[in-house]
Amino acid sequence: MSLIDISRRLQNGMPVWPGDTNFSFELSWTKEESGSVNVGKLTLSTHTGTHIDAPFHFDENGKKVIDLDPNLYVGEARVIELLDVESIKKVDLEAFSLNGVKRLLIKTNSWKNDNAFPERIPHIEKDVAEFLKENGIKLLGIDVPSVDPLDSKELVAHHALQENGIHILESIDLRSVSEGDYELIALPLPLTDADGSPVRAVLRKYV
Ligand SMILES: Nc1ccccc1C(=O)C[C@H](N)C(=O)O
Ligand SMILES: [Zn+2]
Ligand SMILES: [Zn+2]
Repeated sequence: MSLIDISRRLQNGMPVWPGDTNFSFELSWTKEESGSVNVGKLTLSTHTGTHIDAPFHFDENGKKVIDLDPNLYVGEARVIELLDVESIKKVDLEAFSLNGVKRLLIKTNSWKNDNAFPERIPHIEKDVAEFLKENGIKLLGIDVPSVDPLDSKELVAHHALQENGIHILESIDLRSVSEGDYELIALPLPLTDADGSPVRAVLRKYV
């Protein structure tokens, strides 16, 4: 089965978290200059486009990207739809059967404009983390740039998820994906000290 790309494009001018480093790709050597090759140079925030958060992002003593088990980011995942909701609550998730689901990807379709950072996003309510843990979920993916409100300083959902052993995948693009079970591949880079990492996230439909 072919892969469905659920990653956001990394390109100059792409939307980033307000105030964060802009994404930039440029050639530091052109083929003409070097006589042999083009060589690119990247400048980007660790939270650019589709990415994972390491606990060190919001916890001084939290794990860094290199400490995260790659198995979290490869394997069975269920996609569910909660379209255009204000927030995501335990009661919303209780409507779905999540038995045996290790990775849950929530499609809200609330980020509609690729060219602009969203002004409001649905956030994860505090009661969700414990419910996900009870269901055995280890990874939560969402199609918006944060699991907390954009202006949150306390990052209640980030901390609650971490306390319940649930890892975070943000800004996936599920617009072309329907509800169901897939194989997810969304491996972070082997960044030794980082608080997050961009990922190329893809799904493969089970047949
Ligand atoms: N890039 C940032 C710059 C400054 C302040 C927050 C961010 C974030 O990305 C936070 C977001 N809650 C996140 O989990 O990725
Ligand atoms: Zn992030
Ligand atoms: Zn986050």
